[in-house]
Amino acid sequence: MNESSCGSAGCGSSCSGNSNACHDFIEKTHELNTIKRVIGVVSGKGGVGKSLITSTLAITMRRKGYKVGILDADITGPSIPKMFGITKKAEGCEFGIYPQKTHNDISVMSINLLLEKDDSPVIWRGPVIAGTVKQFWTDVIWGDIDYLFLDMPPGTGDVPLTVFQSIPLDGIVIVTSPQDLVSLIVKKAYNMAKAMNIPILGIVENMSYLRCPDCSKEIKLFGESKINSAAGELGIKVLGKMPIDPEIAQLCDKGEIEKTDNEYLADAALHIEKILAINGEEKSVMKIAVATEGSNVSGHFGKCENFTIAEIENSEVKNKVVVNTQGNQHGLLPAFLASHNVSVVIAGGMGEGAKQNLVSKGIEIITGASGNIDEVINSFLNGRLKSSNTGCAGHGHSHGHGNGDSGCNCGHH
Ligand SMILES: Nc1ncnc2c1ncn2[C@@H]1O[C@H](COP(=O)(O)OP(=O)(O)OP(=O)(O)O)[C@@H](O)[C@H]1O
Repeated sequence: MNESSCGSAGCGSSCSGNSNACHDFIEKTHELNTIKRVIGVVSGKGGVGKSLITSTLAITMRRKGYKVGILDADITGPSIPKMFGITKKAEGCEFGIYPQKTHNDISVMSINLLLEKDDSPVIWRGPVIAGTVKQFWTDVIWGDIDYLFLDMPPGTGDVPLTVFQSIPLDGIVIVTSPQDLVSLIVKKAYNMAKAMNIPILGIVENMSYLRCPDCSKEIKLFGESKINSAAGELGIKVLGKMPIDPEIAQLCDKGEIEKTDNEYLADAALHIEKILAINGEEKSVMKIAVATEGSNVSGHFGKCENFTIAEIENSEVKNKVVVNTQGNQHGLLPAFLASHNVSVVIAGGMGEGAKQNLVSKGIEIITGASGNIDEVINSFLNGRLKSSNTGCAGHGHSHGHGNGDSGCNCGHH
């Protein structure tokens, strides 16, 4: 669970890395809970089958042997208990509320487990709804959970915003459908997550196609999917595509969704498992900052306006943000980067003073890099860029500086 005060849902776009300015609204989960990873499943609008995707991801992870929970945060349209055929109500004691279990031991909490009648409408205002979701996090005794999936309220309004701020999400999956104005809707969800500093794990397209029962041909009911281009534009991964599957619809209606043996989201689950690995080990996380000029590495560490800060988890770029140096003089930049928990800095050139300052803060330095930021980050991850903390860097990039700012005394390679 991402509990850094400035990370995940900590403080959103108002956070400039200055911890004093950072308001932390994150709530603590119940003291009896150990929840390792929290994944929000969101959609830019309702009716795209978000709950089905949440359930399918949860089932797939459970089959891999993980302890899984589903927090149904879709208070006004809760459909999780019905899909799993849960009819018993949640029970409470003086310590908190217990979730119900599905046949395959997935823990579920939903407003429908508290309402006397399943079909009672929830006519509550936003703050009450958001407060209920928070309580599902603070007052429910989930116990030990490896992956908790949050079926988020649809849209990008007040309620999802409060949930983003209150529950420490490790990442979100965006669900869309082909008939959406895909790029617009996805962009809304994307921008919201970005503003809140929540990593986007990828997009799942529901109702992608229908397979003809006679000839097995894929019928694109809503026309050609635009998901690949929308995802490409935003630089996010397409995790999977789920067809309209009449068997799934029937199982949902019968409350037997766990009987499905489809593998539509197997790759999506694998990706989540890789990015948010638990397996008893700590995630290997690090942040690298690349002095940035447009989409290229800046030649001058001390003069760059922005840093691209990439969060690397288990050797993959998990998140990337461009952070303005806010006019910090080069003497202050090392402290600025240290406050962002950066452990490696990549630049074209760097003065001796800055180098020493960074080294004293335990930050590794790579100078002599040039060209496209993503390519340079990949070279670093592939071990093709070497540290220049001591002596000459063994990198293969040419120097693009010449302003006297660079203290790198490597020759061209
Ligand atoms: N890919 C699919 N194949 C078959 N049936 C589907 C599919 N996606 C959704 N459905 C059907 O639609 C019903 C409603 O799905 P779900 O509850 O996930 O979405 P929703 O409530 O319409 O939207 P959202 O959860 O996005 O607000 C499911 O119970 C299922 O019967």
